[in-house]
Amino acid sequence: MGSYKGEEQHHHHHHRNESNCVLVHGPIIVGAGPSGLATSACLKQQSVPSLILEKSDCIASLWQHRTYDRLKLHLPKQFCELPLLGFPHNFPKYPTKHQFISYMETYASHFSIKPRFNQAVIKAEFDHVLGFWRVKTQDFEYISRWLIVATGENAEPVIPDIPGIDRFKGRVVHTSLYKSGSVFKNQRVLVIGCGNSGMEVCLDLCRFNVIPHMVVRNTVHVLPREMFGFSTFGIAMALVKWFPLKLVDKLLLLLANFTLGNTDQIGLRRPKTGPIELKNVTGKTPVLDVGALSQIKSGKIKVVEGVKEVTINGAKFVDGQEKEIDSIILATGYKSNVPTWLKGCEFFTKDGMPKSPFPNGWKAEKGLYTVGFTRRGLLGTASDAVNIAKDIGEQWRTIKECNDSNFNYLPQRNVVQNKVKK
Ligand SMILES: Cc1cc2nc3c(=O)[nH]c(=O)nc-3n(C[C@H](O)[C@H](O)[C@H](O)COP(=O)(O)OP(=O)(O)OC[C@H]3O[C@@H](n4cnc5c(N)ncnc54)[C@H](O)[C@@H]3O)c2cc1C
Ligand SMILES: NC(=O)C1=CN([C@@H]2O[C@H](COP(=O)(O)OP(=O)(O)OC[C@H]3O[C@@H](n4cnc5c(N)ncnc54)[C@H](OP(=O)(O)O)[C@@H]3O)[C@@H](O)[C@H]2O)C=CC1
Ligand SMILES: O=C(O)C(=O)Cc1c[nH]c2ccccc12
Repeated sequence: MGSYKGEEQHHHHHHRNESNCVLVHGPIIVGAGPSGLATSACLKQQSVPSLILEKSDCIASLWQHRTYDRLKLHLPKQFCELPLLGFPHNFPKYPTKHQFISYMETYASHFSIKPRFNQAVIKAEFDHVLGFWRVKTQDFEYISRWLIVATGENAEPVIPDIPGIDRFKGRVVHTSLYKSGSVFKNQRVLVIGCGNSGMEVCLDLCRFNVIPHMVVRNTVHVLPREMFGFSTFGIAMALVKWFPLKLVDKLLLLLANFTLGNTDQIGLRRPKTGPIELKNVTGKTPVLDVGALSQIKSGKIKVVEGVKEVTINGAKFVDGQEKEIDSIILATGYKSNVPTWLKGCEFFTKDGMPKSPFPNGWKAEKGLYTVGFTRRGLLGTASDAVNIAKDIGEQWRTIKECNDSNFNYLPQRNVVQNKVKK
């Protein structure tokens, strides 16, 4: 291989012409969340430069701007580490949201990752003539051979169409905008949805003299966060290495019933399918209880059936009950936004998730990759990031060898740059 110096100097130098076209040296990564940062770090370790485009004004914007104050990781920190640099040793077993953000900041600065902020990708398309991806933001068009989708499974809130909700006079907020129950002090609050967000928002509201009513329209698995001092997630991970999934699920449910009691009696019916199997098949995360359950048992959180209709100042439920309420919190989950901006690509479902299931969803065709769409949280992100960096690293070295031996040719980026017209 030839000299490396020239390349090094270009790591943060992308070529821009007058028509707002930026030729990116290395892959384009969309999103500066944990997935984008992890991939950029792993690429850097392979000596591959990259450019992150981020629509928000900071890294890990989901964690900084769209989560509630009292959020902590549900899984022990060893299951939420990104590759190459772990959590600080003095962090507790379940780091707070602020500790997680500080870890992300440290991670980005350790690998000198400098995303371009306030760049919302509005369209990305493969140019078959050039053989490159064209990635448009509101300001520029970025061009690269590789495009890495890191916009996350939680890019947009799910806002269900509930009859009458437009007429409602009170406040309606999605959990992505909920910070603390202080704004709802002494109010009658309806929380729609009973995933981890719904449960934890209800628990938070209890601290502010609210008796939240939580809508549970369906079945749900609730597991204790820990059993006998071990994290339930850790126990499950260890058991599936040795036993069939269905057996592990049976065991988990046995232990959960032992520590939590029968949840059916408090309106939380369990699905027929076990918690891990359900997670693998549908992506539905079991609730890891951090205190909501005991509030339900003591009547401080009320479980109600599905909403039929929202009125001016209340709600009607499918069982015929009617209630006056002051505010509604939508704990109805999140969705990918990939279909809104990635065009002409068969790799994603209409919901914006890769069609191939884990662990094979990270590589599409024509230099397209995805990181963080595994439904396996940050562990899935770590796995994808390592795979992508290895794969692109090999291609990068091949191209470099070509360029180094054929010194009669211009470096590839210049050839392309001259062809780009707008
Ligand atoms: C409340 C909550 C708690 C969670 N807790 C855990 C946990 O304890 N453990 C765990 O493993 N996982 C947890 N998760 C899952 C979560 O998905 C991961 O923690 C992690 O944030 C995923 O990282 P990501 O980079 O894939 O996505 P994100 O963190 O969502 O980052 C994606 C980034 O892409 C940007 N973006 C989106 N669209 C565009 C666009 N068009 N152009 C440019 N930029 C764009 C966004 O602004 C964002 O910064 C939690 C999720 C939520 C909602
Ligand atoms: N500390 C942590 O680690 C935390 C992690 N998270 C993670 O973030 C992700 C998102 O969680 P979350 O925000 O809870 O979203 P989820 O998708 O897990 O849950 C959404 C909930 O809303 C319900 N719902 C959706 N639409 C309606 C409707 N029209 N009427 C009534 N109910 C409805 C769903 O019910 P149904 O099943 O019937 O569709 C479900 O109970 C998960 O992976 C979760 O684990 C979240 C909070 C804390
Ligand atoms: O919080 C998420 O989004 C995750 O995917 C991580 C996670 C939390 N609880 C779980 C239970 C089973 C598998 C993953 C998770």
